[in-house]
Amino acid sequence: MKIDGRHFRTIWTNDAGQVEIIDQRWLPHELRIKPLPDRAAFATAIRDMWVRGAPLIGATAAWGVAVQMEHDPSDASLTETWQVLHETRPTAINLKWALDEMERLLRPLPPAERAAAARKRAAEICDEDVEANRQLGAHGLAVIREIAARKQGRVNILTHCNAGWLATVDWGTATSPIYQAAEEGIDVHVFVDETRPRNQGAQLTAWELASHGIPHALVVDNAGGHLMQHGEVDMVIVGTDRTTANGDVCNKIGTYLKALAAHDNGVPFYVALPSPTIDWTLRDGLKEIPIEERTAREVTHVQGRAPEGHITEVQISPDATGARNPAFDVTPARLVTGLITERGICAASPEGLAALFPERARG
Ligand SMILES: CSC[C@@H](O)[C@@H](O)C(=O)COP(=O)(O)O
Repeated sequence: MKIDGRHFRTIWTNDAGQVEIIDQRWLPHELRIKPLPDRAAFATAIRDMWVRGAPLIGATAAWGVAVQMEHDPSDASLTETWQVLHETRPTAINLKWALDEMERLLRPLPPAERAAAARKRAAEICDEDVEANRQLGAHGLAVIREIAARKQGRVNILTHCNAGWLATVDWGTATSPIYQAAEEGIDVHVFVDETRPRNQGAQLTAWELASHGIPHALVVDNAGGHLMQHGEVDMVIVGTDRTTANGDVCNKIGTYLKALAAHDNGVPFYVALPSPTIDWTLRDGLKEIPIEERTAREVTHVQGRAPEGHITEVQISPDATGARNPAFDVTPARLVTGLITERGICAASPEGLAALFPERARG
């Protein structure tokens, strides 16, 4: 998507072949581009959330393997790289998906051929993510179009966290239908949950939408239920870090509460995802998906721009107060109206997913 009119992806290779990313820790106030020269830099970038969002974590890991193969293409290096990158963040299944893709391709090859093959596949994984998100956006657009026609007016969409282009290679998941609706001339307006503790909504989603001229309003995380009770939300669209084969949806902490409020108020609750986000091995999201626990500091402190212009962090709780920081929660399939994928929209159920992905459901 665009920054100041110039097209960007979130990860790319520069003229010298080096991988570069947008370092998202400084948005919306500063656009910083960072090269990732070696495996350690890739691991840090994922763990410390210079890049984040399930599809982008996967794409970054794929490039991490490719760069490491240029330094050392041995079997031992391939094994160690899978492990080092896999342990960076536990919840988004796209990370394991991408590492498994690279492993499956590279392991049978002679080491001398691995670097070139890895580079090619990492670039393909990025392109595939862009195309899947473009396609799922077209399917989600049909839902927005239908609401707009029925309502004969502005469509109000609530979203949580950042499932925008910054969370993917391009387009975003939850935002792809929104961008495509706006392009088509539909009057869309987005309620952006701030998404404590790291405020991906306030810092990233709001920035993206502002850059593309999409009308939006930032709301505190607790406002969604109230807005729904007063008929101000026509639909919810969120992304996901891992969706099970039975349609349970794991996403940023607080998503479950939005799904409950949507259910109670008859507001459609959609989840947009490219298929690498489906974990076909799991059936019970609540029991089986590992939930990342992040540092308490993300809860006790908040980052923002000081009046003097520099980015700073302030403490909001007493010194003696500790915190818990589960980063994701699971929304049971029964609360999900539909899963918007690159192959179409399906029910959040084993049957719904199997109908769209018969080759995977059989496995
Ligand atoms: C298209 S992104 C879907 C999810 O990855 C997104 O909603 C989310 O929860 C991101 O969490 P983050 O902790 O910022 O990586």
